[in-house]
Amino acid sequence: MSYAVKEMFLTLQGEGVNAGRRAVFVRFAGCNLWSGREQDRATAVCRFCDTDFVGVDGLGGGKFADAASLVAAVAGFWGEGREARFVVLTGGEPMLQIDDALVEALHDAGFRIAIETNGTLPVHPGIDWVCVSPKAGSVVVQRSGDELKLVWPQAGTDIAEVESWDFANRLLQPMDDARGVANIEAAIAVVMERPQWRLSLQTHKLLGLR
Ligand SMILES: C[S@@+](CC[C@H](N)C(=O)[O-])C[C@H]1O[C@@H](n2cnc3c(N)ncnc32)[C@H](O)[C@@H]1O
Ligand SMILES: Nc1nc2[nH]cc(C(=O)O)c2c(=O)[nH]1
Ligand code: SF4
Ligand SMILES: [Mg+2]
Repeated sequence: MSYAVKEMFLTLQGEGVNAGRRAVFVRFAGCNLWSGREQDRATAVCRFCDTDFVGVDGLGGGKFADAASLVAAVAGFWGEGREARFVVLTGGEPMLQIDDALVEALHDAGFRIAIETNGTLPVHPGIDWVCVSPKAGSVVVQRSGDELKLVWPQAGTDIAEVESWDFANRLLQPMDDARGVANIEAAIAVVMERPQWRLSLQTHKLLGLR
């Protein structure tokens, strides 16, 4: 299979339990909860997305003919050394494109594989770190994993229901929108009420990293 990748870059994971970890990010093009076009945002299932995932024209992006060529690019961004190789597959919605061949080729190259997914598709069983970020109004089928990262506040989310899912870590991530610090305060208030949850900040934005 071929893969459509918006962009690829080496940075620190900015969010969640792995925040601060050196990682190659692969941002797949396309999502099943929003077209990515601004004129469709108001009617999309997911309306708060902070990311451009349309097309393959970003830095390090492109159309990759097969898993081998995509993994060669990932390894090129990582550079020398096989110690602690870590790749984050995101998007857009990465589960629209991830397949056996890609997971196998990344593992053969020595990478631990993390995913950032909206959970509407079952995650590939070979993935080593599963982060699910549920979206109100969607049906989440992937209800287990390493990390549940709920963007907050989200009208229409029943936090008690989401809390019952089988995740090793539960994080609330303040929504980055015009409400600014009010969303951070709202997330902190929930964490103070429900200690099963922790705060996740988008540290790459605070630091000016990609
Ligand atoms: C751009 S999404 C791509 C992966 C996948 N489609 C998903 O939604 O999990 C990556 C992460 O950014 C989060 N995110 C997107 N827009 C955000 C915003 N405005 N504020 C905070 N987090 C946001 C998502 O919930 C997800 O955890
Ligand atoms: N540094 C950095 N960390 C991230 N964690 C999740 C991201 C994403 O967009 O999926 C992201 C991102 O875009 N950049
Ligand atoms: S599901 Fe993820 S990529 Fe898709 S629009 Fe929402 S935040 Fe963006
Ligand atoms: Mg991001």
